[in-house]
Amino acid sequence: METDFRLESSLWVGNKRYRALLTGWHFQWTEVDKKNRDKKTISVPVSEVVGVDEGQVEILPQKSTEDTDKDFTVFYVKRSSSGGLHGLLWRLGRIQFSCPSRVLRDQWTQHLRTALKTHSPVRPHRLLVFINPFGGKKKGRQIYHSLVAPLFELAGISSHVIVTERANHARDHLLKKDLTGFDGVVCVGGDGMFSEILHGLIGRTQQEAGLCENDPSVTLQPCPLHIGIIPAGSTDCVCYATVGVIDPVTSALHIIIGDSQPLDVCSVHHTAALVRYSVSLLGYGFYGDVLAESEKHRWMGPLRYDYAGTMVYLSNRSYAGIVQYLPADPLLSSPRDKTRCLSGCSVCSKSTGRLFPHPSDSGSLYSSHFSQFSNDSEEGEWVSVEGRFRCVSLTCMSSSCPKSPLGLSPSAHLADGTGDLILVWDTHPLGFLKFLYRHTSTQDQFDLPFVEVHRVKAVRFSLPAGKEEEAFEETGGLDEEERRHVETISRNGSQQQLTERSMGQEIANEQKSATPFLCGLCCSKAPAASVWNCDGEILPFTNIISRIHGQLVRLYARGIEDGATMHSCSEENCERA
Ligand SMILES: Nc1ncnc2c1ncn2[C@@H]1O[C@H](COP(=O)(O)OP(=O)(O)OP(=O)(O)O)[C@@H](O)[C@H]1O
Ligand SMILES: CCCCCCCCCCCCC/C=C/[C@@H](O)[C@H](CO)NC(=O)CCCCC
Ligand SMILES: [Ca+2]
Repeated sequence: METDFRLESSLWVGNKRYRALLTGWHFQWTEVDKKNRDKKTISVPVSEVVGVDEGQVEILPQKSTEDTDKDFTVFYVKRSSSGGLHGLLWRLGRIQFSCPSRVLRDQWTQHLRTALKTHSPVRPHRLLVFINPFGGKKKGRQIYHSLVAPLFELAGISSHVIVTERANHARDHLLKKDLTGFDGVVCVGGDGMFSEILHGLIGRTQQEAGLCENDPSVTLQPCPLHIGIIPAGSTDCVCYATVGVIDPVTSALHIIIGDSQPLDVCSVHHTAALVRYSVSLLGYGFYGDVLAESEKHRWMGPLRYDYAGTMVYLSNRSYAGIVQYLPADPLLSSPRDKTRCLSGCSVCSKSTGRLFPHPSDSGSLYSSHFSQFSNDSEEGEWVSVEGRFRCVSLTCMSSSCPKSPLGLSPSAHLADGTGDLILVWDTHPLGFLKFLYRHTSTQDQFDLPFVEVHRVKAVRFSLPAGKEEEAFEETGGLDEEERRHVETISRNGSQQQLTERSMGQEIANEQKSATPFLCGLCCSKAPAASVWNCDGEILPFTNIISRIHGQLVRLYARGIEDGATMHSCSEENCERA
């Protein structure tokens, strides 16, 4: 929608003359030389203008304004390359214009502000911010107050900040407290904090909609509040996979301009109860074992994953299991189509209409009856495979992270309503090493004879008949408290679905005594069952049902911007010569 805005003037920046132009969706300024020839143009979409202020404004070391009556300052998003395979870093650009008169200055500031309101209707005004003071290098508070808060202030965003006092503080707040007036929730921390916000917001939304999260066949209500992630954890996979870089300023700017990235979420159920939600990794076998082993070595910090990965690799395990999956429509996309879900992804955009059809649209992919327990519906046929697996992984997104820049499934989509199921059948140790190693490069990890990948809508996993009890005995079984928990979640609604303690830690401790590592190398008996790693938390159940809920939440992000394909981007920013 082109609007009537058009303002063009000759302005000064320092001692250089510029032609400034505000048209439709863009604000641009072109340096003009003495012979009136155009030199360099910088063009900024109005949606990426952070703010406009009268006078000459500085924000560092703190905000100060020299109130000259013919000047105005524009703050905008300026891009620079992250230098890696991934997205672009965003920085705050600033330009100070001098006008020939105060009247013209006021005309510019008013037009720019009106354009901002018209073109950026989804910008947040009020945010609820949770800071985990113990996440990552324990710099959450410092990161927020020194890098993020000044930007929010500049953009006129008011925020209510809560420094968490315990695990699940943020989740519980979102489940129970008044959230009126907030446009979004921001977490300052890592994947664990994001997961708390995810559980709190999804739970709250379903409570208010009167929906039961325990039933995998229920179509859940998408969350109305956006989630912003300011990365300050030791693992920030969700941020990396949705923004492309792990950088607090970039994330803050995405929040400020109200970017909106829908995200698929996988619900994980055991019998008739919701266990957890996952976005990045639901993994059994290798990834479960790595998490369980790493929990015993938390003192090592992020290095614990490398240590645990090595130990688990050396233990050379595979696990028996039955995997059933409901394939997604192969005509829409494929996990091996070598595409990447980037900012503005057309596969995801097309999915929106399919996932949220007009009520009269009866050909909906997700009707309110998600008939996953039958084979005879429009949902398609379940496929069942049984055997021994090195790992079984389900991811709703690529799950790219610094360790694996293209991720677990490089062609997975953030918001297409499907997940990628990766089955790695038992193989010799070198084969499995090859599979793992390929995650660190651009080599295709699926191009191996013992690897399968399927784009799916739902997955069920169970141990082969007669194996389950044996497995629980070996992993220590469910203790009394866990049994009570299962009973509680079977009986009650959405609020009770989460454990009140760090189940992961306890299960890991149980495993510590029950599971000898390196047993594949030196011992006779390997455990019959692994554990599930659900976005970095260990699940207390082996037999699970999971379902992908398309675009259940929205993040303040826009997917990964590919510097190489962005036509208006150069190394320094979006300047066009
Ligand atoms: N005040 C707090 N005290 C203790 N734990 C907290 C607190 N606030 C949040 N947590 C918990 O800390 C866990 C880890 O936090 P976060 O994800 O921010 O950091 P991280 O360093 O990336 O995590 P990890 O230690 O798992 O690598 C989260 O699961 C969260 O529930
Ligand atoms: C020979 C070289 C081998 C290198 C292998 C690299 C494989 C990397 C794949 C990385 C996949 C990350 C998926 C995301 C998981 C997060 O939700 C979760 C919470 O932060 N992290 C872990 O569970 C942490 C557990 C990470 C397991 C590796
Ligand atoms: Ca997806």
